[in-house]
Amino acid sequence: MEAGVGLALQSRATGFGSGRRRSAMYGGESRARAVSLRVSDLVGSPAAVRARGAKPVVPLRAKKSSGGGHENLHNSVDDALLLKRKSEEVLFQLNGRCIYLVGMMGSGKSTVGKILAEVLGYSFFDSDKLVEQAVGMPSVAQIFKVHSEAFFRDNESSVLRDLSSMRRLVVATGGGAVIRPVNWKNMKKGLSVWLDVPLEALARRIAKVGTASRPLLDQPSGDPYTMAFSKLSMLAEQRGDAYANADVRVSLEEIASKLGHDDVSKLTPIDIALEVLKRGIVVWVPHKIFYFHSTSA
Ligand SMILES: Nc1ncnc2c1ncn2[C@@H]1O[C@H](COP(=O)(O)OP(=O)(O)OP(=O)(O)O)[C@@H](O)[C@H]1O
Ligand SMILES: O=C(O)C1=C[C@@H](O)[C@@H](O)[C@H](O)C1
Repeated sequence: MEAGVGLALQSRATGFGSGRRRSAMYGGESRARAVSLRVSDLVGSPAAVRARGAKPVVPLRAKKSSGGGHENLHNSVDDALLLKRKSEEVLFQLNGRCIYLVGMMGSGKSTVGKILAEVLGYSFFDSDKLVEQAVGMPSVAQIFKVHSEAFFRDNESSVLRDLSSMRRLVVATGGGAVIRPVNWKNMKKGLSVWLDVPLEALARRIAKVGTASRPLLDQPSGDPYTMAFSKLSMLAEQRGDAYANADVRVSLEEIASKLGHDDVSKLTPIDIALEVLKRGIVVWVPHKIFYFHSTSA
């Protein structure tokens, strides 16, 4: 039986991070190896946000006309209703299949993913958090430091493989998940969506929250914006078209221009979630219907 499939049947008692499991992964092992997720590991874990019945992750308020520093988090009731209506259309098309959000660090995969999960009645998972739990370490940064990037990537692939056998999930993938073809093989079982955000906006967001949790961007010194921008540019170059493998590209520049904004920072996470749903309906469905029919024969 596939590891992921067996999960739902296992008791919650054998939680993630149990001492036994951790020692099996670490204790005395000379060679680091990837571990498998079980559903029982996920249910109720902090990495999982049960969408149904959860508190709204983004406040829905009347749109402000101007001023304030946080108006970009507010959306109108109309937007909320539109989000709900579009999510119903997508739900029908998805038929339980998962959504995978890909994009560079800071592109909003978690923020937008939680909104999508909430409106779709899906569960939200952050694959970075699941790797931390699988490995039994508190942060990706520490996994990179104690083990290596390759060890992290092996576990990331293993997490994505396990998630791909489940249904009704929105997954915020790690920024580098796109570099391994095997991850695409698994993500292509659902709808993959690339949040394409200009590097300047990414660097601004990351500089604001700091780089400590993002080992590939962490720098001991220098101006945080400049350092983040230069590292992100390098990664974007290395990754080339890897993100473009996604079924759907959601470009913040395009949304901003459609909505008449001169800057992507004016977009709310709800604007972006709405675009994901709209494009998910239009772009993905005909292709996937063909894909699923042709591979299920
Ligand atoms: N539309 C938005 N406008 C402004 N800030 C945003 C927006 N979306 C996300 N952010 C902020 O950007 C930062 C990164 O967002 P988030 O954690 O959702 O990205 P991510 O793609 O999941 O990142 P990572 O892959 O590095 O974990 C957070 O501080 C978040 O609050
Ligand atoms: O872009 C990347 O390579 C990464 C992104 C983060 O989400 C983490 O997965 C990790 O820090 C690596």
